[in-house]
Amino acid sequence: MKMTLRWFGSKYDTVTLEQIRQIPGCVGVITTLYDAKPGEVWSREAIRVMKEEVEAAGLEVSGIESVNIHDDIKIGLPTRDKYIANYIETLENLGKEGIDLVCYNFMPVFDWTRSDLAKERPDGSTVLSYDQELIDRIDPTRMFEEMDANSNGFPLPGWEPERLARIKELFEMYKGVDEEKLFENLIYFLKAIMPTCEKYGVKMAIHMDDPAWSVFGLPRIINNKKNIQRMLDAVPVVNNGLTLCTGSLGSDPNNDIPDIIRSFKGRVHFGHVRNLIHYGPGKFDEAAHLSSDGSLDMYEIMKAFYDIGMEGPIRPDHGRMIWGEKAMPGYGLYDRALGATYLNGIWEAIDKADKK
Ligand SMILES: O=C(O)[C@@H](O)[C@@H](O)[C@H](O)[C@H](O)CO
Ligand SMILES: [Fe+2]
Repeated sequence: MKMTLRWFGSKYDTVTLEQIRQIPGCVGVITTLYDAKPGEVWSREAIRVMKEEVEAAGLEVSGIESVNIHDDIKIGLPTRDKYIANYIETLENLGKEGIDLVCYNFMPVFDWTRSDLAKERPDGSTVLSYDQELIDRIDPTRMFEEMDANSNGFPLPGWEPERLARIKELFEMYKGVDEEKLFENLIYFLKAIMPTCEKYGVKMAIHMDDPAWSVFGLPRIINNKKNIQRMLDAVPVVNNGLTLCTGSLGSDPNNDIPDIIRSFKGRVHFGHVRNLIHYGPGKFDEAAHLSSDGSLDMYEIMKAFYDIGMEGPIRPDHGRMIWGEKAMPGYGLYDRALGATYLNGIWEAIDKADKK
């Protein structure tokens, strides 16, 4: 396991590489070209500049999150082949620069969805939270404005304003795309890119759908053990793997996360580890990473990663906003640093107990 932190680049992040470097045990960042639009080719030059900046700070680029997928690929339009060719070029350029992990998601229209980006918890910290009842009252085409108004002025990952300005049109375009169709389109994409991934040693790691059920009638296909298994079996290549996100899978209490991690040994390339607290069906708050602050057992989760011999990066996922920090919701320094330290502590304890 390699402990890492997500970083959006010096132009966009309130957290600096120097700060990340001082988190004990943190060896790298998971980063991106935050201003690249879905469908664009990432030039080798831009990737190299990003890499050099990270390395100059004494860290490594442990992976990319995300190279986003153009909607035409998810919808399955004839133009998808052009965007897949661009994606392949980006993968080649990443591979040539020695970057071997790409996180992405295959959710229609919205990346993750929340009903509140700054819900106050009893200790005064604020967290992202989800309440299906509140979501049901929101007009999906106004969702972007709702999120944008609450993002502390930061552009939110996966919520590209240009794309979401066309949101009504996007919903129209996804009309014929049910779960089967979306699944087929994912497999079409994966089959097209896998030869390049194998050639350059790039591991693709699909992020779990968040939340793990259909929102606004949009299909969900990466949300439980059965569906994930189906996707891995359809393209049975090691480079076709997972970003095991505990907070996303854990939004549905029926998902047994340690069991899912163990079942997909060898295909889990990246871990997002965070905790949340369930209040009832379709209702949860994000919590501190500590097990007792939420509903997930973080020891059992880290033990499962340990038992599968996890070698890839793990990062604390969304942190709470604490100590007066102003940052992109979920992506401040303080609580994620606490999370990383806590997860490192669990790992050390598991490792020492194992070696006794
Ligand atoms: O919730 C988050 O902030 C992330 O885990 C996702 O946005 C994730 O980066 C994407 O789904 C991966 O493409
Ligand atoms: Fe995640």
